[in-house]
Amino acid sequence: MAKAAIDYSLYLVTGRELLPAGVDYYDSLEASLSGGDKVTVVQLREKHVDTAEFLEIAKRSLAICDKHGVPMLINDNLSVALALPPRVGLHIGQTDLPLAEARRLLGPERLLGISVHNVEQARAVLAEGIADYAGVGPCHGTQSKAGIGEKDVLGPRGTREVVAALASADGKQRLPCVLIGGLNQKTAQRTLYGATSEANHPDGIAVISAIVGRRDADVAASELSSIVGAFKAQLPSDISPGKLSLFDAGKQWSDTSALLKRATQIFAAHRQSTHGPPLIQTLTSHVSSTLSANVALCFSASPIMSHQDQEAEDLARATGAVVLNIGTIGEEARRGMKAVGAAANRGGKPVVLDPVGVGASAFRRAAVEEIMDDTQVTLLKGNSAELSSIAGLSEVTSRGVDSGSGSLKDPEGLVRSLARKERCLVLLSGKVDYLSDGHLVVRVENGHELLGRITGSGCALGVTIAAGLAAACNVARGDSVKGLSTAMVRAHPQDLIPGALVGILAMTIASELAAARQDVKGPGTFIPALLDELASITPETMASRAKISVSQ
Ligand SMILES: Nc1ncnc2c1ncn2[C@@H]1O[C@H](COP(=O)(O)OP(=O)(O)OP(=O)(O)O)[C@@H](O)[C@H]1O
Ligand SMILES: Cc1ncsc1CCO
Repeated sequence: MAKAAIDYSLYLVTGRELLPAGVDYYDSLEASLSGGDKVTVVQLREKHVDTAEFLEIAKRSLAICDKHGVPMLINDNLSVALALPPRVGLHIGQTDLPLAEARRLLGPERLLGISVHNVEQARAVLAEGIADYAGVGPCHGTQSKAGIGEKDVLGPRGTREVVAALASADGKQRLPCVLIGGLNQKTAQRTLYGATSEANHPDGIAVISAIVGRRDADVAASELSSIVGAFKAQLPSDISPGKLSLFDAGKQWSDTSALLKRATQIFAAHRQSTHGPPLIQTLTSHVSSTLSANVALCFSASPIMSHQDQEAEDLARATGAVVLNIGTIGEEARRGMKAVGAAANRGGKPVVLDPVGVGASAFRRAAVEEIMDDTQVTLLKGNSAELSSIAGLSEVTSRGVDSGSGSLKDPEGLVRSLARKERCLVLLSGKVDYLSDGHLVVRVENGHELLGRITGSGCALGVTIAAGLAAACNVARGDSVKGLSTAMVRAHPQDLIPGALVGILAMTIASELAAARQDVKGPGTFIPALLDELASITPETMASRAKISVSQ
């Protein structure tokens, strides 16, 4: 088989020790290779048998792979590979035979793959130009590699850096790669998407227990194959470095009036409740919970404030969008966010992350890191201290949940670069709100300083934004999936910006209307007035009072 023709989409690593009781290894292998959507590459991994037995297993396995036209490689045992025909390849680890030595002994024809665990190893393998592909991992903790410490696990965002280092550079050709470590039907979509950047993308996933551990290996293979297929179908055809525009949600919104018109349309459909009020599942602080629930109701949405991981899957069927707010996060909410975020991603529902007070403690930073690894966030919102902390800047610091003193030198640059890095929309809240998709920045100058004088206004803003995103998804419902960003949110990606804007404008304009009322004397009387104004604001008022501008 010509090397150029290798399809790395679904790479099976065998693990006989993981077979369910009574399942025959060869039957399982045959099943995983049968049918339309199936395993595309097989690597034989035998850690506990002698070379003679390994060779016997390999010969029988090769006959099955040959029957299905699927290439086979041997893990780490050069003599077994050499004893088999040249169409059989070899996969080595970092501590096995050196790459150059392996190639010299194997000859130029055989497929040769190597595991890489960090950016330095990836760069070195690319520079050597000897391997045919790299296995990148461990992406998650796994059963099959006992002893992997948490610190060795890359996570989707760490994986992205390693994959990016395999893009063509210094005259070296891009090296194909497969992700490995903890990939299964639940983690594959998030990991593939998370490992993709403007520089590069993975070519497939390597799995062991997600296929080998199942009695229905054929069904398992076809589930995984369709996840990889859906991911690949959304990749742009041009993957040359710097050209891969992955989150171009809002390219068409450089025209401010067109953007406002679309936001107003989405808001009108939302108010008419054409699709029923969207259910906004909100995991938030006990400080902001009641205000946020009331804000959702006033804004034609239906709130549910549940932290329970046990009901995440059930609720995900009904939710329109979710808000993950770490305001008073504890262990239960941490587990809940993991389950809710993953379920929302699988269902293509928008996820808003509010990293309240993230700069204030190591515990909060770790919680946010964990959420962003587990879940592909649709919109990340924060005040200047929170976003500075996530971006690793020290310009604005905070001792608690409120913005600290100091202001950002380049707020537009911050939201743009964070959006590109995290592949999501980013909103910086404050006197002026900045919303970016990584390309354009929308400045919103509406709002009133009384919003900054009540607790939980930022948290409640997360809820109106989630409702706006859910409304955008409802408007787009039934339309075909377009663009890579829709891998996580099944809506027209370009509608995510006006959808988020609906939530921002509703809250900030309602605050202006409330503050102008005769009965509002200060923060205390402002809160009920804000709820009333949010309940009555119309698309026409939104369109006439919006103070927005767009910069590219
Ligand atoms: N001085 C201000 N003038 C106008 N609008 C403001 C002002 N301060 C805050 N806002 C508005 O209030 C909303 C909440 O933003 P803020 O940055 O206060 O959130 P936050 O710090 O996360 O709040 P909290 O932690 O209390 O929930 C935003 O929509 C923002 O536009
Ligand atoms: C005051 C406070 N403490 C934790 S969360 C919260 C609400 C503002 O986010």
